[in-house]
Amino acid sequence: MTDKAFQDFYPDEFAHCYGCGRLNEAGLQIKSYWDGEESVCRYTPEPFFTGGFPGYFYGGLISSLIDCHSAATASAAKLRADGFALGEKPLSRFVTASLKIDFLKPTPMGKIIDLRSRVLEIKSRKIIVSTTLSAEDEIRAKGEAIMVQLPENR
Ligand SMILES: CCCCCCCCCCCC(=O)SCCNC(=O)CCNC(=O)[C@H](O)C(C)(C)COP(=O)(O)OP(=O)(O)OC[C@H]1O[C@@H](n2cnc3c(N)ncnc32)[C@H](O)[C@@H]1OP(=O)(O)O
Repeated sequence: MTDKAFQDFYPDEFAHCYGCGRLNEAGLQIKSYWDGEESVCRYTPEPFFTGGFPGYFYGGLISSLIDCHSAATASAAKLRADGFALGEKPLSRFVTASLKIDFLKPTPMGKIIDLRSRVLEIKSRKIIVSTTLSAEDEIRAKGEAIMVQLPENR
């Protein structure tokens, strides 16, 4: 067992992403964890991430959170499917081939954002991840991401 996040196990060369890289000091540095079959990530928007009108969260950042949490979930799911626990070997890096976002309701600022992902399919290097983004116990956005594992030699 570990209380470290998925992103803490990215190899250094893959740890500079604006959304999820632990080595990017100006980045969001999101953290994702298993909660049974789901993965979870909690994040509170900085006040300057305002969207189209005051009091609501910027949709581009909503997409980024879903994207990066999905990528981390794919990496952790691949490790688990291969029979390893977090920390037993470095995570493989998955990149986004496709990302579809549905914005269902406005997302308020100043509230904890709760992201939850499930793996829909694992097929060789491709993993499909479904994610909900909630605030104040209501789903505000949904995403479906197709993540592809980078070949080891890239
Ligand atoms: C050391 C430093 C390294 C550095 C490398 C760093 C790369 C940039 C990473 C930046 C991190 C991000 O910001 S990620 C967000 C931005 N994303 C990117 O920049 C990724 C750019 N795209 C790519 O590099 C490439 O297109 C890949 C790796 C995603 C896929 O190319 P590939 O490796 O040739 O894979 P390919 O065989 O074509 O596809 C594998 C499976 O995925 C499916 N697939 C592929 N693309 C799609 C798609 N758009 N929509 C649906 N499905 C797709 C295929 O049908 C296939 O499924 P099946 O037939 O098997 O069922």
